[in-house]
Amino acid sequence: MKHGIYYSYWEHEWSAKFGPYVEKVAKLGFDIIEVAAHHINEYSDAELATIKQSARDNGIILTAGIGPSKSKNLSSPDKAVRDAGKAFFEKTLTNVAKLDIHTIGGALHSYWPIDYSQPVDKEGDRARGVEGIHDIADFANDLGINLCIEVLNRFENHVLNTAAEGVAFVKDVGKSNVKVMLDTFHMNIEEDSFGEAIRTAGSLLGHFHTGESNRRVPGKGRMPWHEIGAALRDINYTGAVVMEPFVKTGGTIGSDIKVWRDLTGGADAAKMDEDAKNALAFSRFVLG
Ligand SMILES: O=C(CO)[C@H](O)[C@H](O)[C@H](O)CO
Ligand SMILES: [Mn+2]
Repeated sequence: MKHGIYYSYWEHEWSAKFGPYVEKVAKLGFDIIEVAAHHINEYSDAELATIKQSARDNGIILTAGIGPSKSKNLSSPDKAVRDAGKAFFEKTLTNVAKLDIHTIGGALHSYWPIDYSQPVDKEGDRARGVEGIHDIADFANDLGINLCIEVLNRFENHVLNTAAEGVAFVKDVGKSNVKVMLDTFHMNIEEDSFGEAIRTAGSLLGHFHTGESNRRVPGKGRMPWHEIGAALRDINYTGAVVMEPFVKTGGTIGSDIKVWRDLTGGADAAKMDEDAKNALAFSRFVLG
């Protein structure tokens, strides 16, 4: 198992430059840095090449996360939006591959954050989402990229809320590089059992996000970590476990994630790093 952290822990904007985090997380002892792909198309080839080299030099693996915007929604009822989504993904995946990234996760099949002021058409969005992901899967596969479809809680998306729904979706897509992605924060709201949900995903589990029920770093709350670790071992999960803590208010990240109070406990930069380092030690111990 490889352990990582989403760089958004330290940032307020998805557009924040992620290059400097490669060295930072290496120093903290992580194997992986997850970066936001939202703005990767604004990076030059030279910048991407420098980051890729830095990852190689520091022994760090990169993974990518994304919440596609509403105008790039692969499951939109509007064909022009679906087409824009496909074009966006092709460009984004091409750039993601330049960083030697083999895993991208998030609500790839839909958009995020969701706009619930509109009526919900779960069935239609799901059907179009299956088709949309099917349509970009081979493009991703040719670049060596797995598309990991994140199961989110009901307040953030309507298409996939449980591991069982994620598995059915991925089976309908029927492409070997399209996998299920689970996140303990969302599971805590939707699943009857963490262990059962992980076993339901089984060999289709392609990516795993961790965090406490209030999105603090693993080890600071009441998530059933031993049950989660036992289930990951049961399914012989050898993929990435990326902690996705969100503890700071402010910026687009703060408002998208709905962080309305300081969850850092007034931590300064050094304490933020120390918390991440301790959470890594905890994760390696309980999850493997
Ligand atoms: O769990 C999540 C949202 O609650 C997601 O993993 C990411 O934050 C989102 O896709 C943006 O990258
Ligand atoms: Mn997540």
